Parts: sequence; C-alpha cells; structure tokens
Amino acid sequence: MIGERNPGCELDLGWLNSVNINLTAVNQLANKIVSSRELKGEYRAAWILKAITLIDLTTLAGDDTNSNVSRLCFKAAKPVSEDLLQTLGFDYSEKSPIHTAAVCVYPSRVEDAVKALKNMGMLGKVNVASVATGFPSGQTPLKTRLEEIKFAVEKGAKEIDIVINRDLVLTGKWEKLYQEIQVMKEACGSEAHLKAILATGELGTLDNVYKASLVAMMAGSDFIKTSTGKESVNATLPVGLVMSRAIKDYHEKMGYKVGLKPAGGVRTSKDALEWLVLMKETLGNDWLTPELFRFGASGLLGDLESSLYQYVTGKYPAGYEFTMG
Ligand SMILES: O=C[C@H](O)COP(=O)(O)O
Repeated sequence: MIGERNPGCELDLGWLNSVNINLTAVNQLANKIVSSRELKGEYRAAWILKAITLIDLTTLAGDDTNSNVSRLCFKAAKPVSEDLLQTLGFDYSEKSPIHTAAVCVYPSRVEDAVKALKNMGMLGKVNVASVATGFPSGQTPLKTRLEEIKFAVEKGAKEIDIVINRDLVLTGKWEKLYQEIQVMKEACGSEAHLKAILATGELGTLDNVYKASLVAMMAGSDFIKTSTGKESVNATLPVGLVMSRAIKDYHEKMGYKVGLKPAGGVRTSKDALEWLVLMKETLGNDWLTPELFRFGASGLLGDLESSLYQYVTGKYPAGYEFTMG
C-alpha cells in the first residue's frame, strides 16, 4: 500500500466555491494528453498486461448467479490463457502478478465470490468489491443504504463502491453529501476501502464533478469513481481529467493520495491505454498501481486478451475466442 489511507478532513466550502472549470479547455487538454504517446509493440503489450492487473472485473446484472460469479472469479484469477501468458514470459505460479485487482459484484453475490476465490487460493490477491447504497440510483433511505454496506462487509467484501446521492450535488447540499459519505465510510469499518461513485454523467457540469470529487475526498473516500456503468454517459476522458486534477489538488493540500476508478463503457484496449496515459501524465506513476487506479469494467478483459494474442501471433483471434463465457 502506498502511503497512509485518506482519513478525510473538515468540509472546506471556500475551496469548493473557488472552482470555475472551462469545458472547452478541458476537452482540448484531454485530447492533447492522450494523443501525446503512441504505444506500440512490446511496450504496448506491457501496458496491456498492466491494464489487466488494474481491472475490477465486474458483473452487475439482474440474472447474476453463483455460477456466473464463480466463472468471473476464475477469469479474475487467470485472466489470460496459459499458453499466451507463457509466450509473454509469465506464468501462474504462486507469486504471479497476473490477475485482476478485484471482482465487483452486488452485495448478495459477495459470499459466492469470496467462496470461489478462497477455493482457488486467490482471496486477498484478488479482492472482492461490492457495490452498495442503492446502486445504481442511490434513491433509498440512508438507513437502508448503510445496512447494505454493513451486509457486504460482513459477507467479506474488502472494497465498497457506494453511489452518491446526485440530488445533493444538483441542489448544492454539500454539507449533507459530506455527512452521508462520512457515515458510509464509518459503516465500512476499519478494513474495507470506500470508493465513491459520483455518477458524473448525471452531475450536470464539470464544476459539479470537481466539487463532488473534493467533498468525497474530504469525507474520507479511498477512491473516487466516475460512474455506475448504468448512466447514459459513463467514464469519459475530460471527466477523468477533472477528477485527476481534484485528486492532485487534494494530495498537494492534504498530503493524502486518493485513487481513481473510471467505470462504465471502458471496452477496448485503446480506451484502457488512453486512461493509463492520462494517469501517467496527470498524476504520475504512483497512480498506475492497483492501490490507486482501477478500471471498473465488465467487457474490457476480452479485448485486452485479444490484443495480446495479436501481438504474439500477428493474427486476429476468432470472435468467440476471448469471451467471458
Ligand atoms: O463498476 C463497473 C461498471 O458497472 C462496469 O460498467 P461496464 O459494464 O460498462 O463495463
């Protein structure tokens, strides 16, 4: 773990009110940053392997069952086919770094994921993350949202992805938002890390994205996360740039490093590499580790594996080859 966990700080409304973000400038800068590096050959393959180790491999579907969650865990433990991995100079020995950072499931499926990873001897190497607090809308009473967190922690989740109450952002009720996230952090207990999903596609402006990022960090979030994957607009690079800037400002002022998790719609190797370039250029190499960066993704791994296959064989894989099933 890099440094101390973020304990949060007092709500600083003066800091929030000093914010004024220029949308055009953010869009231009995000484009400029991601086009500043072209990753090719061996270097690209290494970044793709890195991207795999940063995934919270996710299933958040109404028809999730023990069996698809167990398959997800197996894929998290061994994300690349063994022969492909060996050609790249790695294997699945005990100390192998090649596995995803976590699996991410609904609270009711935490027990299944814990059991499956335990059976493979991978629990702890691959964490179990659970969404909570009325995911994806957050529109349930606070009492129920807190109970959900406690339930997921009791079942063995070590990471809790809460959703914020968007109403509190859209109506400028920053104190209430701060208080809600603080009590959610308390409900996580001392071990489970809290990731605050801002649902940026529903926050209206980039000023609100920056302010909500700051409030979430002031309330003690370990990570801030873009989206649930269920909004009509999910993880975008301009939003990622604004959130990275908030993380940088918070680190400079308070001395604590908070992680970033883009989630929702991150599907291709190109998407993943653009995010990694953005992180390297804005926050630096410390944020290219699972302690401070995650991809929340249900459909990214197949494309990363397919890119590795192309790198090794020079051929495109058949469509059915790298699917989750
Ligand atoms: O938290 C993760 C997201 O729900 C995943 O979204 P996705 O299905 O678009 O990859």
